Amino acid sequence: MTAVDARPGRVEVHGVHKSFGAHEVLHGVDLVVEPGSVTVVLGPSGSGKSTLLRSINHLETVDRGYVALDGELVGYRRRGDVLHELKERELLRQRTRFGFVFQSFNLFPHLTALENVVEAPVSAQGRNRREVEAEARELLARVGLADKAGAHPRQLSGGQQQRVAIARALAMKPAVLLFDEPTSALDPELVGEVLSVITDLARTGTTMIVVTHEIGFARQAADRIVFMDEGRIVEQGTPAQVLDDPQHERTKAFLAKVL
Ligand SMILES: Nc1ncnc2c1ncn2[C@@H]1O[C@H](COP(=O)(O)OP(=O)(O)OP(=O)(O)O)[C@@H](O)[C@H]1O
Repeated sequence: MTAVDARPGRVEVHGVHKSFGAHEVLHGVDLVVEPGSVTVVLGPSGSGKSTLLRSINHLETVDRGYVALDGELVGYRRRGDVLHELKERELLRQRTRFGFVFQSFNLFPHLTALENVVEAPVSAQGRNRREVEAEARELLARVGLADKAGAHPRQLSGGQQQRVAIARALAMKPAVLLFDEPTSALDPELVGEVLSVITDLARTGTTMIVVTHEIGFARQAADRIVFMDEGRIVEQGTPAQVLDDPQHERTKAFLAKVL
């Protein structure tokens, strides 16, 4: 295995294969995400985008290849030439370096917005509750929800719930934020408010990998666009390169449908 770079928030995906049963979904994916950069993953339904994202923080165990974060293998420890899967506690510690924002916001219904944001840093990272609460209020303000700290999820719109979920992910001070179709469960009129929060974050130099079908967002926020098709990255580059001058037939066909 080659040595890996060790800058903060650098993700390296190397030769990753992943199958579900006999169905290989990722066929040897290589990807490097530089710290502070925003990578948007586009591609048709079923091309393996979510599986790639979930493989990056070891929600899926890959069959071959590896993922590294800041030079540290994700999900494994190396002893000599042998890889050992991390024990649950080590894996949880490592996973807190990734913030994950899902389609469905997955907030605890019995906790307020503030309590949802505070929960993980206190329980998983053992941080001081009062200190985390002060930070959580700032984060809620940052996503435009300063006045909703005491609200329960059922009192919030889908867009507001997703913004709480983003604040919750940020509260862990992750090295990398992963977004899996963060707006696809929202009513159309609520999509813009969530995308604008993510676009603002992108401008602050947060390392992000965003799986989305929102091409306008990709153009505005991405440093790099990665286009996946049938379990492979077939093309990647700047938004201008991939969206305005695609080279691969599959990218051209996909963009012709969605643009
Ligand atoms: N847990 C699983 N068990 C079995 N098959 C799975 C599982 N997760 C994903 N797949 C299959 O892997 C393939 C890729 O799925 P994936 O969700 O990664 O694609 P995607 O590009 O994110 O699609 P979409 O845009 O529709 O979300 C699909 O054929 C899907 O059915």
